[in-house]
Amino acid sequence: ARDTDSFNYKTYHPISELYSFQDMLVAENPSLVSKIVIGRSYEGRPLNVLKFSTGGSNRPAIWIDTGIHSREWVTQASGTWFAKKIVTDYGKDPVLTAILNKMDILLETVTNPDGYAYSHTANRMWRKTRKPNSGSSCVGVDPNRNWDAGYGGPGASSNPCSETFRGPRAHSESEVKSIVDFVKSHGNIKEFISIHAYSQMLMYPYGYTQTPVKDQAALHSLAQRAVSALTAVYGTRYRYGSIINVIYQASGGTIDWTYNQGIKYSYTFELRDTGRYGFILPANQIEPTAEETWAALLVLMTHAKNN
Ligand SMILES: O=C(CO)C[C@@H](Cc1ccccc1)C(=O)O
Ligand SMILES: [Zn+2]
Repeated sequence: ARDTDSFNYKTYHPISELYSFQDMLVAENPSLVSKIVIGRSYEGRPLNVLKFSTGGSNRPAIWIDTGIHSREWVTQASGTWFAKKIVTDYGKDPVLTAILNKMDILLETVTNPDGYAYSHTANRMWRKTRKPNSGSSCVGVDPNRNWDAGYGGPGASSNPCSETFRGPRAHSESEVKSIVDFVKSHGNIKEFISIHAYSQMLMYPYGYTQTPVKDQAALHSLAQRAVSALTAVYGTRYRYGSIINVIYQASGGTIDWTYNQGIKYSYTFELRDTGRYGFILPANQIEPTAEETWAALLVLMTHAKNN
């Protein structure tokens, strides 16, 4: 595509086209969008964060990541759609405009680039990173088990051949460590949303323990409002609650770490569907999925702005 207007949001794109989309969006909207390279993947690809800001120096920020699990293609596609939606709606939609007049939005659309490239060229079902594991012929670490939160506990594997291999140590993966370092250096992130597919769920911490988070009541009621807004768009039904109660026990997960860093509004989405197509969601569902998810994100972001 020559520009982000002619970019096709109704199809899945190889990684080169997702990177060129990012650069076109920045070039077309230099006063609103900038690109921060927070690190490099194992294979040397840039880890790009799109920063949407209307002023200030270190404003309170909302983080959204998509594609940490590479095979969950509807998430990278939705993140790309969110990026275009933000530049399209700023100054037009009063809800989005109010958010951006007070907060920055930080959006990492291709959070596991090596895995995403591999899922296009070699194995559509690839989930993990692509770093080799010493002493094993199996490649990759599950980047959603590699965070220093309940790390190594039940709900992750110590086997390098497992899809939920936690890695040799917490934050061993550059795709994870780069976010850890960015979150710590930024120091003013108020909300952290990590987007997966599939199962149609909106979840808050914890995954590594049954112990409820201290903010459980607030996170639950906000999740309920966000899900209502999502369902209102196309009728898509979502379950919501803590990770361990809604899906299963999982240790070393992204938002358990961000919550323990003090980011109260930490959430994970599991987008469409519930298993009919699973990870291989037809491209004609990209836009409806992105639209309904955006309605929920506006509720979550508005709440963070006001609290
Ligand atoms: O990949 C999945 C399919 O998106 C399910 C997620 C469920 C989960 C989400 C957040 C934290 C811990 C686990 C996973 O097992 O990591
Ligand atoms: Zn996932």
